[in-house]
Amino acid sequence: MAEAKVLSGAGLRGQIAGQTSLSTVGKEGAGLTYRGYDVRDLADQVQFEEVAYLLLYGELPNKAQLQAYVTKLKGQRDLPQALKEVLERIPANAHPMDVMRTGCSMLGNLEPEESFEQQRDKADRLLAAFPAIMVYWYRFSHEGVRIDCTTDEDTLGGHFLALLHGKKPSELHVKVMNVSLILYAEHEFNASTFTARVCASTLSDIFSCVTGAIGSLRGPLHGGANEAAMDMIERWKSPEEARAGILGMLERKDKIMGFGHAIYSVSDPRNEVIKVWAKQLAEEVGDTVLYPVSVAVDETMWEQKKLFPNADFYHASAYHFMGIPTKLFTPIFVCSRVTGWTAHVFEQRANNRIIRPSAEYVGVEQRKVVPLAQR
Ligand SMILES: CC(=O)SCCNC(=O)CCNC(=O)[C@H](O)C(C)(C)COP(=O)(O)OP(=O)(O)OC[C@H]1O[C@@H](n2cnc3c(N)ncnc32)[C@H](O)[C@@H]1OP(=O)(O)O
Ligand SMILES: O=C([O-])CC(=O)C(=O)O
Repeated sequence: MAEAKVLSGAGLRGQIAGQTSLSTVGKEGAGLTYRGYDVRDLADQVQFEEVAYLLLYGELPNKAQLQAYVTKLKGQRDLPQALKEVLERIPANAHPMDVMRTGCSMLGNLEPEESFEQQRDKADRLLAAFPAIMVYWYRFSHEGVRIDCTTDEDTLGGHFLALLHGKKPSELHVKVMNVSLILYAEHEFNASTFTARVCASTLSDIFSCVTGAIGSLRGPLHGGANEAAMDMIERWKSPEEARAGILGMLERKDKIMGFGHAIYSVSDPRNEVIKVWAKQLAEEVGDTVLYPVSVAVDETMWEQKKLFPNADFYHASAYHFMGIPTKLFTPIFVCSRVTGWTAHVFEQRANNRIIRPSAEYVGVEQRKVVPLAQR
């Protein structure tokens, strides 16, 4: 039995930086709940739009509320022409998270949040528009196609796949996207959410909060790990090669992307869910390499370091099996986490004091300025 994780030291680890009623992370071992619901039950039983509603409006919707919410989101998927023109100017070799950041910021110029009373509508608008922001840029810059940003798909995951592949997605793929978006929706005071809350605490607008959060999510120690994990596992052609590769990386003290967690000590509850779907997708596409390689990495990491896969690791192969380009992995995280970020912005605004911690000064003692000519 692994010991409980020591939550202290650098990185503000273990320090209570505020209150939330949105989620609990790692309480009593390995759990994750959204407003009291186990994330595994949500992933099993509801659709992502219900989770978005739960986070943004406070309770799971009833049938009529869900229908109205889905209709609202579907009606807000298209992008203003000025935003499409900006996206067309971003080069194909740009980082897609930079595209998301610019897309969010530009939307904030075109449709600004003029008062906090608009916060829910602005959150819904971002949620509805992000798949098109990502895919409009991707397909224009990579395929020279100007896509129609609207689809008939009811779910955000189905809508994203339809925009990306230009055809109706399979039921299985819609289901997996739904599960994935639920798993990524909310996670307490992670780095990107904390960024959003710091920004909100200055009474800034919601687009600034989300734009900043995207910048924090971009890094490989946070959301960027799903992409980095994919780059790593596709290098290996067999479980044996993967095992040898991991041993070499550990020897060199490399970080293995998609493993470990700042809060969880023995497992990430989201991993067991997405791992099952990654396996099912592997069977669907007849994969005999990537999934076995992923399992070999997983087993070697536990055996060598007692480190476990976090939410990102099996997302890499799951997305790959659905034909999603690796560079779009982290932007999908944005499409989901925007619910958690904006719900935290509402919460911060409802009980706000500017977030302003203190620093321990470790610089030189006070001294006199030497005139330029004498330096
Ligand atoms: C959805 C998400 O954002 S989940 C996180 C996604 N990020 C990743 O997958 C990146 C890889 N993982 C990591 O870098 C880290 O595990 C983090 C950033 C997630 C957490 O960082 P920390 O809380 O500082 O890690 P922690 O204190 O548990 O590290 C303990 C030891 O394990 C090592 N370790 C932790 N994760 C890894 C890893 N993935 N690979 C190799 N070694 C690791 C650390 O280097 C540290 O070793 P040391 O004591 O010799 O310095
Ligand atoms: O909580 C964290 O530090 C990172 C994480 O897993 C998430 O944001 O989903």
